[in-house]
Amino acid sequence: MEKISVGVRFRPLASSCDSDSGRKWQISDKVISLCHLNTPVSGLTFSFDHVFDQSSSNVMVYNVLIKSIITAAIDGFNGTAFAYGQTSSGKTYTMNGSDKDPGIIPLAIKDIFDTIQKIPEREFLIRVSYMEIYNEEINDLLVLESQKLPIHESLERGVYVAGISEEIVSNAEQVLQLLVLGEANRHFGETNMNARSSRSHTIFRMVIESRAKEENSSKEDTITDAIRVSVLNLVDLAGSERIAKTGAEGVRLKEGKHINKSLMVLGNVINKLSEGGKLRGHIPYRDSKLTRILQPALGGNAKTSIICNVAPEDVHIEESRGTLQFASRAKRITNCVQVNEILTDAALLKKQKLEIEELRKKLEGSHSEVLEQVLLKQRNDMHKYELERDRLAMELEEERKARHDLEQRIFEQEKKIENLMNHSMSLHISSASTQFDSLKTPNFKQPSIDFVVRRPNYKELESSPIPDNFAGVADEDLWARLNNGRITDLDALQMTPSLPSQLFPSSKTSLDVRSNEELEKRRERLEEELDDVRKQNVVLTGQYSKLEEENDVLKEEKIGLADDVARLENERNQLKSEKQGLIKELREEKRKLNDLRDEVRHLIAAFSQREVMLTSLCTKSRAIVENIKTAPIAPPE
Ligand SMILES: Nc1ncnc2c1ncn2[C@@H]1O[C@H](COP(=O)(O)OP(=O)(O)OP(=O)(O)O)[C@@H](O)[C@H]1O
Repeated sequence: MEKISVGVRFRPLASSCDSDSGRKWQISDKVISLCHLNTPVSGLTFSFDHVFDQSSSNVMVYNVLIKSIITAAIDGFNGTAFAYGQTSSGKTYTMNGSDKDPGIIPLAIKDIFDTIQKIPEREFLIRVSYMEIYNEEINDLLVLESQKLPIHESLERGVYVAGISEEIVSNAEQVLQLLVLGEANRHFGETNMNARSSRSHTIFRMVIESRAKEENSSKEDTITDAIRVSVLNLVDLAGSERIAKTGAEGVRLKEGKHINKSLMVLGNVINKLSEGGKLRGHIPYRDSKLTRILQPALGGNAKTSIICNVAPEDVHIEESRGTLQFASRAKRITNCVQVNEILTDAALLKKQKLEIEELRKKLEGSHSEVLEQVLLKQRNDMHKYELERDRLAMELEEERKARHDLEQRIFEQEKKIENLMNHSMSLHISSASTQFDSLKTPNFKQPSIDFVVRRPNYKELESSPIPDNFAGVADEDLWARLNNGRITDLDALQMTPSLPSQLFPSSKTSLDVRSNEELEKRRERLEEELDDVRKQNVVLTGQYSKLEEENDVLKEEKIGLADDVARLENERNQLKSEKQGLIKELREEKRKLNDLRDEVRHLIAAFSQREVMLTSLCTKSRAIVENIKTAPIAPPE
């Protein structure tokens, strides 16, 4: 638990305002008092841990209130800093600053990048978003098209703005450029109180993710396996304003109403949170978008600093008093801050192991032997599953490799077959052309190299050597060669009708056919091999999916085990509280026993006194009796 840290900052007096009522705020160390003619007005004295007078710079405010939040954000803790105060009190000046006096946001940006430079053992990923809440609607300040964005809530992410753009950044200059872009898109307007008044609340957000670099992560260290994610919000609120004072009309009036309403809800939330635990009741976070987005910063998991800006002029005394009361309540709020770590599977397992070990230690000396045994069993099971999981992971990896090799082999075989086919085709073409050259019939038409005839109705001879996969498409030349040099029914070849059938006498033909047959055999062999490989592949695929299924089952079992551990933890806590109850009762009994002992002691003492009294009484009585006995009895007269 950690208190929200609150500081109050007075801006310099505006040159146009002179106080003549004799009232003014006086600052003495950490105490602020409203004085009238130098005498404190009763009930208007406030004290704070951090008070900044008119002469303080933004760097001073940053160093005292914000720097620690930035360092913590880099270490994985959520952080929020916001400026609160009436209009023209210096909120935007504090957050953004000027060229000479850079504000909280530029100082934080620079600090973040300077700091992560000094942590070489971790790698960082930083994302930036910038949004405004204008008239109760959320707009993206970095992407103008993204307007009126909704707020969603999920178990994993908590409350978040859906659809907001996030820029991944790697240096301070990049972020400062985004800041300038966002500033240009933000709603400002002129009012009676401020020539450049913020008409919206703005939230500049940096999400800082980090994890240990590979070479630094030790297998035994759970923390190094975890990814830390923290959200840093730097918020410039719009200022509350009295409509009568600002004289706002039209658009300004509408804006002013929205601003005041959301600030009122913020005030209500702060009021509720500042009340003690049981008095709190319902906290109205949901009554405004501002409080919904800032929920983690107000009583949640975040380190939070609030800078309450005050306008020192006499004319603003009422508003300043409101701001100081807000600050007094805010400083009572406590947040529950913890580092945000996302655990990888390995880290989760290690963490569970450690937790079980811790539970076991805690249970030592307790009467819960049964529980301890169960825990032991759980631990063994966990270990077993862990081993099984590792084994399966290894097997899976091997299968993957084997499958990959197989695919590679199939690919190579297919390539070989393709090459062979191409080679065989080119052989046929060249030998056919040689044959036809020797034929030299005057009517014979020279076939072109890629002359292909389709014969869908052609019935193949039983002895036809045309491979099946030619699918009825054959080069005429090839056909001639494959039919042992005979041309049969080749009317489609447009040869002279006088030569329906011709024997090719060339000895080269039989050689070619032989080589063709060899090629054919080789191709068939390769195809057989290919089939085998395919079959193997099917088997391996089956095994692979089975292993994956087993892996899924193990994962489920792991989740079940984690549930068991949580349940056991609950039981342990219950037992602990029962034990504490019993110890309390025992103490009570002991106290009663001691009381009784005291009473008995008193009674014994009283009895002894009585005994002494009685004994002396008895002695006296005896003496009297003895006296009476020994005394001479006077004869009656
Ligand atoms: N500490 C300071 N030093 C010098 N000038 C300041 C300081 N604080 C505020 N100012 C000046 O006072 C004026 C009002 O300040 P600013 O705009 O920051 O107020 P604001 O609270 O953001 O107002 P609004 O809510 O209307 O946006 C500006 O001109 C600003 O430059």
